[in-house]
Amino acid sequence: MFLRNLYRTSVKLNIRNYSHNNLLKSPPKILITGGLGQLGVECAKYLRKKYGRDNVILSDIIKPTQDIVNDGPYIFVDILDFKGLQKIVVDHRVDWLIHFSALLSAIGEQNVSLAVRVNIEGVHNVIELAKQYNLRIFVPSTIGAFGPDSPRNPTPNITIQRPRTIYGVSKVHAELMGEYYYHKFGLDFRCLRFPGVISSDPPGGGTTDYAIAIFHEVLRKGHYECYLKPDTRLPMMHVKDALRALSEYLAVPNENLTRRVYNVTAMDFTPEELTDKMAAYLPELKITYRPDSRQDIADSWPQVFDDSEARRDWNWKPQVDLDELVKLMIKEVKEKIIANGS
Ligand SMILES: NC(=O)c1ccc[n+]([C@@H]2O[C@H](COP(=O)([O-])OP(=O)(O)OC[C@H]3O[C@@H](n4cnc5c(N)ncnc54)[C@H](O)[C@@H]3O)[C@@H](O)[C@H]2O)c1
Ligand SMILES: C[C@@H](O)[C@H](N)C(=O)O
Repeated sequence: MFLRNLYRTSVKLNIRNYSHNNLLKSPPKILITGGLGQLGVECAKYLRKKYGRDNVILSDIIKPTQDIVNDGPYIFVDILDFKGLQKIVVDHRVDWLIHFSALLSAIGEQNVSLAVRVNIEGVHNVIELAKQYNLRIFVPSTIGAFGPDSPRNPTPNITIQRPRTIYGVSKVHAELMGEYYYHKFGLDFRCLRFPGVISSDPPGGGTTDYAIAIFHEVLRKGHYECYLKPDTRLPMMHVKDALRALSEYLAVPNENLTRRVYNVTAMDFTPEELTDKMAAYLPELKITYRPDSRQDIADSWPQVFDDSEARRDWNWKPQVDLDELVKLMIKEVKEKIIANGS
């Protein structure tokens, strides 16, 4: 009896939300979890311009700055609190969920049990939530979802994965859970595998962070000690392209998609190649190299990422190349340093 009622409610919910999501006349109401990290804050700014300030709700477990509070709705919610998440979705009539809560690759290796909880249990919660309320759900994956057995140059959309970090393992799990829920329940799961995303905001503890830290350190002190070897090639993307990819992909009609998980990228470079480009603006810069445990992670990741399937299916095309990225980062990091007074 209970099961029959549950089934009826779920069918009713699905029918109501199916038509709701497919005939949306007003902008979607979007919830971003883990929203105070490197991507979330910028993502909220980007989507608020497109869908309206109050239609994008940021959430996280950290105390927001006054600027964040002034910019639009912010709600505390722990990704491990399923009921808390349910309440937000119901109270705010959420349509789309963007799930950013995670421990990144380097920090995840330092706290594996927390990474398992946040990255794996957190994904279980949001996927189940999205199924229950028929939300369109975006979960980012990463170049870190590949491992030493994967072809590295280039790394195609479908290939051997078998990552060696808990971060990578949790991302493969997220990709497979999302695809399973899509096939089994028709969940509108969408996932992009991002390369290292570069912005002037502080990164969350990843392996690609050097490509952000180098700008901050060189502009402040003239010197940077890099934890990767000079010839370590990794795929990268400026945050402008990452958010445009996310926003464009979320808006693509389901019938145009041949996959739920797509590689996207914009460029690839080594620390040495990045430094050479920076030297054109900052000829005095000094870079030294002292590889640490992040080198092993980088050595297991793609060097060149093949995003031809995203280009084919929904016309993905990056706009920011390495020259433009260096120009943008020098300008943006300088502005941040001046604004923060240090
Ligand atoms: N930044 C990149 O280069 C990059 C590349 C590929 C994929 N991604 C993915 O994009 C997403 C966002 O990345 P980011 O760089 O903004 O990460 P980040 O580390 O800067 O932000 C993650 C956020 O998750 C929050 N969080 C941690 N535990 C939580 C919990 N229990 N409940 C709720 N929130 C919690 C943190 O407070 C933080 O604000 C992640 O899933 C990451 O794997 C990022
Ligand atoms: C690549 C990405 O997933 C993240 N910046 C990390 O290095 O962990």
